[in-house]
Amino acid sequence: MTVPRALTIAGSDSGGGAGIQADLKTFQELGVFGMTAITAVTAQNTLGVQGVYPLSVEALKTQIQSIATDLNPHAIKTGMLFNAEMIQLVSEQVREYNWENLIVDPVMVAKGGQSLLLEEAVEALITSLLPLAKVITPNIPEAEVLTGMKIVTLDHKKAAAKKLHQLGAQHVIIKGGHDILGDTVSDLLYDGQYFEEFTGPRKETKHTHGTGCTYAAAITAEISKGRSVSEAVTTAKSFIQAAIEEELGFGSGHGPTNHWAFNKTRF
Ligand SMILES: Nc1ncnc2c1ncn2[C@@H]1O[C@H](COP(=O)(O)OP(=O)(O)OP(=O)(O)O)[C@@H](O)[C@H]1O
Ligand SMILES: Cc1ncc(CO)c(N)n1
Repeated sequence: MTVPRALTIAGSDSGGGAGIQADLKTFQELGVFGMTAITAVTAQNTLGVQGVYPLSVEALKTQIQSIATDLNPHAIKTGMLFNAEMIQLVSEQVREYNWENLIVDPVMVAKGGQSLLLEEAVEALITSLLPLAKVITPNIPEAEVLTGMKIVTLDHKKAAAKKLHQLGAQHVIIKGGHDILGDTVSDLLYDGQYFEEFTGPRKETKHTHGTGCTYAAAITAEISKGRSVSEAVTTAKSFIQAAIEEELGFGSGHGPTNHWAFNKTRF
């Protein structure tokens, strides 16, 4: 039996709800062996980001090399990439190792508004990494920055998804967590031909730290098993829905989601 293996290239969240920590917990819950290449160490809790300490480009390069030359990940996810040099490096390595199952979560700011990507790095993300992505998973503000379009209606979302596809991403998912408030939350998937909506009930909660990381990690885990993008998003939506609904409730700010919830029948 081949053990599905996934690599996350992202930042460490000391609070455990987002970043590398959310990715590994999600991979594990979905039966996927997780590996990591860390871009930056952040000091974070539910109240915000207290510090950002990027690693050197050399340190990132060697981590990815170590994994690529021995462990053969079946899918690769990127999260917080912090600066243009790291984006450039990751793009070069993705091409060098012929990694086709690349899931790009274009992380820009934390829930509290602190920057996790330098402004000058946005262009590198668009020109170098986006064309290599099998899937890109922006939230609404990220899709607005990447496309320069204002997104309010479903038609706006569709137009932005088309633009991101034209820029080179094979599949685009515009997440609805930041949508104008309604009873439901819808994520829109575009594969260059068809649109598909993934909709669930909106939970009234402040405990949404790391929802985007967890969702993209679940998509990555399912793709590492050979699932189609549409199948992977279906499972990921159920995973994040359970993780938000069964809230853990700790921390005085935006608390983490519950990575056990999807499999709770096991415990
Ligand atoms: N209140 C909510 N209730 C139910 N589902 C939600 C809620 N908020 C977000 N989601 C879902 O969580 C997933 C992540 O969406 P969201 O737009 O919050 O990502 P994000 O802003 O990148 O998250 P973060 O920056 O905190 O990591 C999507 O599948 C979205 O539909
Ligand atoms: C390290 C890290 N990556 C991503 C996010 C976005 O949720 C975060 N808060 N921290």
